[in-house]
Amino acid sequence: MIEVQDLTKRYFDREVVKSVSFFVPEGEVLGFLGPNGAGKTTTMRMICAYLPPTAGTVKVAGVDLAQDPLGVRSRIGYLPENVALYPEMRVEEFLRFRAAIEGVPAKEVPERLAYVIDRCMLGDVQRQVIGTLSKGYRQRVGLAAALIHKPPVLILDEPTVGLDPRQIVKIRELIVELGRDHTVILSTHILPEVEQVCRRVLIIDQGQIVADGTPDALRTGFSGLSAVTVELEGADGTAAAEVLSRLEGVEKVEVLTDGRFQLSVRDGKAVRREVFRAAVARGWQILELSQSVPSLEDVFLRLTTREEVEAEAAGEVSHA
Ligand SMILES: Nc1ncnc2c1ncn2[C@@H]1O[C@H](COP(=O)(O)OP(=O)(O)OP(=O)(O)O)[C@@H](O)[C@H]1O
Repeated sequence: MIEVQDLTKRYFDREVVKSVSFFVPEGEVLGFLGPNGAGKTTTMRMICAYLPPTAGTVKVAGVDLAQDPLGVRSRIGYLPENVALYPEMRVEEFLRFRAAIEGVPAKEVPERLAYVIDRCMLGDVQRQVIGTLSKGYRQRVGLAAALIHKPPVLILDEPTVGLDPRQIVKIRELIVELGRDHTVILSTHILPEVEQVCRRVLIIDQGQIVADGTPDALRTGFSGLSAVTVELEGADGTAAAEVLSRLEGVEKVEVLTDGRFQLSVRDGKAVRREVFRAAVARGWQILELSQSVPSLEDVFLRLTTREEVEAEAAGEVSHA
C-alpha cells in the first residue's frame, strides 16, 4: 500500500533523511519511532506530498508521488503534529470546510460528515466552537478532518502528545479501531503505545532506518541477547562473577547494587542449566535464577544511543 524507496531529504549540505526504504502492506499499523530530530516528520511530510524529496520514490496505493502528488495526497489522511484547526469555527462547520478543500463531492458531504462524527465520537460536540474544546476532543476533530475524504491510508504524527492519560487511552482505542480498515503510519515517542497499537515497528535514527520488525521480534531477536538474573548465597561476589562470566554463552556479567548478577546471554535456557551446575559444584545456594527479554525501550535506547551503537559496531563486548 505504501512503498518508499531510497527516500532522501537534504537541506543545504545536510542529509536529514538518508535513502530510507520500506513497504507497508494494506491493513498494517506501522509504528514509526525515533529520537527528536531523527527525521520522522520529514519522512512523513514527504510521503504526504507536503515536502518535495531530494531523491527517491514514494507510491501510495499504486500512485507515484512524482507523477501525481495530488493523487497521493487524496489517498492519505494526514494528522500533523500541530494540527491546524480554526478555533472560531464550529466542529461541523470546520469538517464541511475540510470536505470542500479535499474535494469531497457536495452530495456526499452529509454522509461523510455523519460517518466521521460517529467514528471519532464527536456527536456531543459537533455544534461546539473548536476553541472551547479540550485538547483530546480537538485531536479527534483533527482525526475526523483527516478521514473526511475517505482515504485508505492514515499518517498520524504524534497523535497523543500533550493529552492526559484518559484522553490518550481514548485516542489509542480510536487508532486501533481505525487500523481495522486503514493502513496506518503512527509516529510516537511513547513506546508502550507502539506495543499496544502497532503490529510492526520502524526505528529511525539520524535519518536512517536502524530496525524494522514486530515489537516481539525486536525485543527478542534484534540483539539475540536476553538477561538472566542470578542471586547466590554462600558465594564470594568477585569469584562468583568470574565463574559466571566464564560459562558458555555468557556475553557479559554485571553485579547489580543488591549483589545479584545480571548475565547477558544468547541462549537463556542453556545458560541457566550451566549456572545451576556451577552453583551445585561449588556449594552455592541459588535464591533466584530468572530470565527476561529486553523491553522495546531497551532496544530503542540501544539502537539510538550513539556511544553504545559505536561500541557494538566495533565489537566491544565487555566481560565484567
Ligand atoms: N526546513 C528545515 N531546514 C533545515 N533543517 C530542517 C528543516 N526541517 C527539519 N530540519 C532538520 O531535519 C532533522 C529532522 O527533523 P524532523 O522534524 O523530521 O525530526 P523528527 O524525527 O520528526 O523529530 P521530533 O521527534 O522532534 O518531531 C532535524 O535535525 C531538523 O532540525
